[in-house]
Amino acid sequence: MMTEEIKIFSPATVANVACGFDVLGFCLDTIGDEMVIRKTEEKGIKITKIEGYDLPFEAEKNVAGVSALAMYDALQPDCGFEIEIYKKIKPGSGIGSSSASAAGSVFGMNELLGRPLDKTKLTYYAMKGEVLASQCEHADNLAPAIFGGFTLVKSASPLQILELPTPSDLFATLIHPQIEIKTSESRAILPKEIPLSNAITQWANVGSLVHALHTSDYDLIKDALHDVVIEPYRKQLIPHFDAVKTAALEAGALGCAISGSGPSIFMLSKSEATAKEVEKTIRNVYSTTDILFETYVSKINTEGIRVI
Ligand SMILES: Nc1ncnc2c1ncn2[C@@H]1O[C@H](COP(=O)(O)OP(=O)(O)OP(=O)(O)O)[C@@H](O)[C@H]1O
Ligand SMILES: N[C@@H](CCO)C(=O)O
Repeated sequence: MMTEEIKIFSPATVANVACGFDVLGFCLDTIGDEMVIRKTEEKGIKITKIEGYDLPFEAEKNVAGVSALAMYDALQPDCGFEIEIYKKIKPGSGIGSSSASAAGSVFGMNELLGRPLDKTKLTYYAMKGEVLASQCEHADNLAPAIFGGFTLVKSASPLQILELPTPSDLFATLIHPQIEIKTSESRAILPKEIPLSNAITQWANVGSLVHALHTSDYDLIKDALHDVVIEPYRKQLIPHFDAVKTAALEAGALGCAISGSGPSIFMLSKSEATAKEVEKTIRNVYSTTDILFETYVSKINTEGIRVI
């Protein structure tokens, strides 16, 4: 019996980054799932353990299993794999819970097989799992989970991912109200068409943010972190969104927007001290309500998913 196994940390991620719906994302450091991937003599993919949240064990119904099966069918290795999921990221959180699982299984299998695939190919197979959760193929959580740092999905088909630089003083603050918003549902409320004037503002912001990351221009990051296309629709799903945003900006955050499809809200700040001050302020907003919530401060994880 083979006993090869590895344990990995599969990070939470922030998709969209305000202006870059479905294309921009960044990787978090202090929040993520753990997974164990094990080679077996018996062929096929089995999910043998799930802790933390109630998720399906059938490989075809769990994003970790679906992405693993897609990669397995393509590579046809002469072994099988068992997957254990220690889920810390609540499903439907807006910080890439499904992506962490989809990325984790393919990353772990690739390590155990001697790394036959590059990161873009891993993202490609992980996308097959992500479809199960959100009912569409997008890689804006998967790319930062697998590559680390900030990423831009230049094209989903054929898949092309650009790695963007991470200014060293940038820190993220997050608030996660403990309500569930399914990605599929928060996509369904979006308009199919947008006014040209909003499109112009939005693509100017995406270009500016990418330039600002390359030049570590924090003032330009602040100018670019706006979302005139998606936020007006989705913020209605998130209690006290406007109050959190106002408080975060007053406390010194460079910007504040919905993380992925919500309900989590993220802020970026220049320095860990400011990010912590922002955390204190937004906790005050939610403390006056009866909604349970968690907050986090994290540096940007430039390594991405890793063996632990
Ligand atoms: N391994 C898994 N981890 C998380 N969710 C899973 C998993 N397998 C299946 N799912 C299903 O996927 C859905 C959650 O995915 P969804 O994309 O809505 O949330 P999310 O990943 O937290 O959000 P976002 O992509 O906006 O950050 C739930 O219905 C959940 O049951
Ligand atoms: N870009 C996606 C991320 C959520 O998975 C969305 O906002 O719907």
